Amino acid sequence: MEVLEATAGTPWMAWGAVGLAGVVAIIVYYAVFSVPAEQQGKRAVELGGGSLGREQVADNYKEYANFFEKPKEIEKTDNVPKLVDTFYNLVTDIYEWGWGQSFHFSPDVSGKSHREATRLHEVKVAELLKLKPDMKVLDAGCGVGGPMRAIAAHSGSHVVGITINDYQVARARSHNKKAGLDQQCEVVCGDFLHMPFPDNSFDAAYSIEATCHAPTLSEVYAEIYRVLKPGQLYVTYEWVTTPKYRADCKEHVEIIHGIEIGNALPGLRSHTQIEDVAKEVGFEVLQNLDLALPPASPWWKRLKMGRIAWYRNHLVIAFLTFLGIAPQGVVDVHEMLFKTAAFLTQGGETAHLTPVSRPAGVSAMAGEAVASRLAVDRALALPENSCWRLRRAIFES
Ligand SMILES: C=C(CC[C@@H](C)[C@H]1CC[C@H]2C3=CC[C@H]4[C@H](C)[C@@H](O)CC[C@]4(C)[C@H]3CC[C@]12C)C(C)C
Ligand SMILES: C[S@@+](CC[C@H](N)C(=O)[O-])C[C@H]1O[C@@H](n2cnc3c(N)ncnc32)[C@H](O)[C@@H]1O
Repeated sequence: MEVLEATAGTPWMAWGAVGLAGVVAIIVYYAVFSVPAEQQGKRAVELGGGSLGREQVADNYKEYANFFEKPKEIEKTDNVPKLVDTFYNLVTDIYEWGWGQSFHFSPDVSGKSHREATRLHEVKVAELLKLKPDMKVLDAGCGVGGPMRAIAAHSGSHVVGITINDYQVARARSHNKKAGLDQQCEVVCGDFLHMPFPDNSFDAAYSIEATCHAPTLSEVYAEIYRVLKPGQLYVTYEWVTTPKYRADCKEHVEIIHGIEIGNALPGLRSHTQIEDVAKEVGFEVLQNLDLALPPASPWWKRLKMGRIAWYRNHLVIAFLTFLGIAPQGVVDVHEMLFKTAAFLTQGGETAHLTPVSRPAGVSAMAGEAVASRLAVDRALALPENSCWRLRRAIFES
């Protein structure tokens, strides 16, 4: 009797095992080979080290991490562009794979996908700059060009992007071509602290979550000011700490430090510093908005929702490294990003739990401009995701 039952069960067990193996194979295939529509970027099997050779990834990661072990290194401003270049060799593929072609945050928009919310955030720049088809626009720190393509397509303007990382230049050019926007979008490899463009050569300029990498903000703002025509507009999305950040609070310092390490930041600035520097180099501040303030949904929501996917990604990368498909060192880079995602979420959530906002203050500025400071003060906010609209002064010295 027992023998009969065992033999009768065997085919079912065999079919079950085959079914299970099939499901596992589909999951592995999906995780390793497919490109989610959201991202339209890299596949896991293509993850590499940017312009670095496979064998250089692990050493470059160690070098990168060492910078933050020795605080004096990061303070040497000359070292920073090289550090940022190394960082983007290490993370560009992972960003494209796990986030898409736009390397920035945006407020979550109810009823819209991440991709749509990202586009809205980018198109907002075109609108703030009042872009028109005949205008030449600078994108300072353009990444692989997600924002550039959205802005060029929306406005019809000609966008010139600059990035310090030559791997990103190649990726951006290839994406531009595929999107049929290579006539409208140009990409240059260079340092935004010393741009290879003549004075007064752009009708508008923007930077999206990029100038936070500059060792000194005044240098990059002054350089953007130099290449912008007098009276023209510059919009920047900045990462800054809010008024509630306390340098004497251990928890705050740890969060900010975690954010700096995982994002190649030479030191986050406060929102007041940004305004002071902008004015110092000659801009009139037209508008300053904290884009994380309610009713906007939190910018870190996407990071938080993605947590399970990031764990899955970690397993996929570990598996591919074990097989020798992904270079050694990619696992460490991914782990660093994983940790920074936690710090970013923590910073955002702390602020979210105790929201207090101050009403808008409006003050008259020199010349014809009126600076409207719209509610910049949130409760605990670390960091703030803000938008600044600046105008190059019309009066030259
Ligand atoms: C402006 C900057 C970059 C902002 C964001 C685009 C990136 C900040 C943190 C990044 C990520 C964190 C977790 C990664 C995850 C573990 C991985 O599996 C998939 C990619 C991540 C989601 C990655 C994507 C980009 C970020 C959100 C800085 C540099 C000034
Ligand atoms: C977080 S990414 C943002 C990219 C792009 N703005 C976007 O939103 O997709 C920051 C960008 O700034 C660029 N960057 C940082 N420091 C730079 C420098 N000194 N010169 C030129 N580009 C720089 C990086 O190479 C990267 O492309």
